[in-house]
Amino acid sequence: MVKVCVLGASGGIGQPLSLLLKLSPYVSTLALYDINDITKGISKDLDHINTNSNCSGANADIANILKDANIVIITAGIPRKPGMTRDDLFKINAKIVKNLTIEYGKYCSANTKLLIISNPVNSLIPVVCETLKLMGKFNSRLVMGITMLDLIRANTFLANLLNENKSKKKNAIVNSKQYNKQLNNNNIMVIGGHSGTTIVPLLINKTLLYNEKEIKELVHQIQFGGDEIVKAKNGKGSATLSMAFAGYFFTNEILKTINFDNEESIYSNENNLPCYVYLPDLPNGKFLQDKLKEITQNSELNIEYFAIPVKLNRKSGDINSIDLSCILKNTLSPNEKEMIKVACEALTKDIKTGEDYIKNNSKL
Ligand SMILES: NC(=O)c1ccc[n+]([C@@H]2O[C@H](COP(=O)([O-])OP(=O)(O)OC[C@H]3O[C@@H](n4cnc5c(N)ncnc54)[C@H](O)[C@@H]3O)[C@@H](O)[C@H]2O)c1
Ligand SMILES: O=C(O)C[C@H](O)C(=O)O
Repeated sequence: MVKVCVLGASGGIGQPLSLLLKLSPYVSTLALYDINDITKGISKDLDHINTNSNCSGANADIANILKDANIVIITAGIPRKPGMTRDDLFKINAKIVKNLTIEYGKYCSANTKLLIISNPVNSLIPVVCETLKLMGKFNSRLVMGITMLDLIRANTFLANLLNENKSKKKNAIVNSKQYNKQLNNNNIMVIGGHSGTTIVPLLINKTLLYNEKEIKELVHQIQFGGDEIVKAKNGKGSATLSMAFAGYFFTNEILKTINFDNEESIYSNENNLPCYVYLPDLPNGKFLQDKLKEITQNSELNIEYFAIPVKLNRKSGDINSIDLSCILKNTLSPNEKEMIKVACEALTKDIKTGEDYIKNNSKL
């Protein structure tokens, strides 16, 4: 029996995410919460789908929604409009996410995973972690900021570019096959954070692209993919459908680990998935913090949160450890080192914004 809760379920992301979760064979109970009074209707609508899970939902009694949850996903919060940065969402979304985190802390068990989609991820995960620390409920193995959309975009854009080059017979790649868009951590990984230049794409397979200009354009497309959608939606929201897919994909990987007893269900995907996590307590976390000091040549740097692939525990779905192979086994190019430096400078400020918010709003 696996129960998944979506908080913010009636929104642009919440609805398609809930639909995808209703289709997952690993979910037995889907519980939806949103302040919008359509939530009960949305859950009834989903509950008519003849997959083997049950769906319920409400805009009240969050205690009952959260009871016995294995995974809680927060998508509640306002999205961007053109001209806004993700940081402009902080004031409103920090309050929403802090309050929902308090409910999670009150009503969830000591091993319920908490996945945060709401923006700005870079600052809101510190809000969540600091809130849970105040409640005495913090476990860094359970809290994951969802940066999965960056990796989904990276794989899509890289495959598009390689296929385009192949049709133009550009580059040294001699391969008759179309490049497919499936995740492949041996080709590209995205680390750092989730906004603009904190998004750091690393080209792991350095033989795929040789042209520096092309690499720069690809990096820019990945870093500012969100802005492209915000602009195209013209004031009516940001990415919702691709985010719902990314959130579902990530959640489903955790669900597969929880269902590890079912041999067939496990690890169709052997990749370790990135998310934005609190480093100091996690195995390899301190090592990564030191590595970031070395890469940025800044011995004073103290980065406590970073997006990096994690290895999940194959029984509980908790984070087991951080997978550093994309940094250790991959020779970072001078440009990649510079991107990490720029990202760490911005992340330092973003993390402080989240931590300061809880210092100044410590009432639970
Ligand atoms: N992590 C990522 O990669 C990523 C990608 C896309 C969007 N986002 C972020 O996700 C968030 C949601 O985006 P959206 O497009 O779904 O927005 P939306 O406005 O369509 O939906 C947000 C939902 O949250 C609900 N809500 C507000 N306050 C609430 C509360 N206190 N409790 C429960 N529900 C509450 C609203 O009623 C609404 O239904 C935004 O902050 C957006 O920036 C993150
Ligand atoms: O760009 C946004 O504001 C939404 C999201 O973070 C995205 O990357 O699409």
